[in-house]
Amino acid sequence: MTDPRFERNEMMRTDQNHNNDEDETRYPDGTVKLRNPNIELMDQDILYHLALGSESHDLVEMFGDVKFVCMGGTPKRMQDFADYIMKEIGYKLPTGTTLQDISRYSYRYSMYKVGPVLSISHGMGVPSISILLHEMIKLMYHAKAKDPVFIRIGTCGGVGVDGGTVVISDGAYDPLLNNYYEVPVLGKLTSRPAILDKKVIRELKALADVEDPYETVTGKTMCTSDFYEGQGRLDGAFCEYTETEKLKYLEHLKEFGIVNIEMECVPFAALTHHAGIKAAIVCVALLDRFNGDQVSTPKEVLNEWQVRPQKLVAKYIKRHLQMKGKFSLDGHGSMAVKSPRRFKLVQQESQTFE
Ligand SMILES: O=P(O)(O)O[C@@H]1C[C@H](O)[C@@H](CO)O1
Ligand SMILES: O=c1cc[nH]c(=O)[nH]1
Repeated sequence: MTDPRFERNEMMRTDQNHNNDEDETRYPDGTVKLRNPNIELMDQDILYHLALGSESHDLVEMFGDVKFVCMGGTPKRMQDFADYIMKEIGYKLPTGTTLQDISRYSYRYSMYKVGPVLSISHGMGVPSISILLHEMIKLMYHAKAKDPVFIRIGTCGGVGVDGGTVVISDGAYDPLLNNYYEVPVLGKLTSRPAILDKKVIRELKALADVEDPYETVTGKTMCTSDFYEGQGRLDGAFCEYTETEKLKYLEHLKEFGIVNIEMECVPFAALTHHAGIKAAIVCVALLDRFNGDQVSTPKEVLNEWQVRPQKLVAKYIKRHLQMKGKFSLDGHGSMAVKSPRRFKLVQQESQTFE
């Protein structure tokens, strides 16, 4: 017999499986169009959790040149990434200045801007990243940023992959192995497909160095709303299943193609896709969940592992700046074109991504 609660839920579901029509999410010049007609009618849009506003700040001047929005759980990781990408792309801050946390007065998220790169923390879990995504997508709209790419730089638990392995997600699944994001809106479940950009994934994979002393793999990622029971751990405050049941569950995930578990991929993939923004996720596994649950690797080793996704994403960013013939940046974020010969070479190299 059908469970009446299930029938009710089905009746109350709105599926948004439409293809992403570019007209709905892009202006002809590539700037981000919002799927919300209310915003342009508002006198001012306060991006409360970023401590920014469309009237209080000149968002076009501040963020109009953004091409890459990188997100990760912790403020420290994203500050480190900002410092790292600054060196990698040769960006120079104006003399006498240091990198500032642009969102420091929100006391929620930390955001750093290094020329065309934004590096911002998203906190832990679905609600935290979804609030940030709403505001970051609106920020890109207000700033008139053209074709920004969003990349999550994270950590995860491996499913059959060793600690230290870098995982590029090629699918985002919830714990019931659905690849859509379900969120109650006005009392109805709204369902949005969680889709990452295939081309960005391919490019990232192609940039992994075979000489690296660790593996970089692609695979499906599962998103949970809890670190302990939600991920089948035996070491939470509660546990009402056996180790055998846990291992059977992990085997089931592995057979489905899940290679890692984290807590943000589904809303990240779904909200970026709904906004017509290309997105990818690169995480480092902190352990293989078949071998345990506790994150017991020494801090120094974990710190080195966390740099691995950053290196790959930095390569991607550098490659794209080079493809545009833009890889010398001054403190104001303007980019100078290097020699035409170098530009030609880089263009040829980049064809391997097509
Ligand atoms: O980006 P991070 O490393 O924060 O992502 C994962 C998923 C959770 O937010 C958190 C749990 O430890 O790590
Ligand atoms: O096991 C892990 C490790 C990091 N993040 C998670 O969500 N799970």
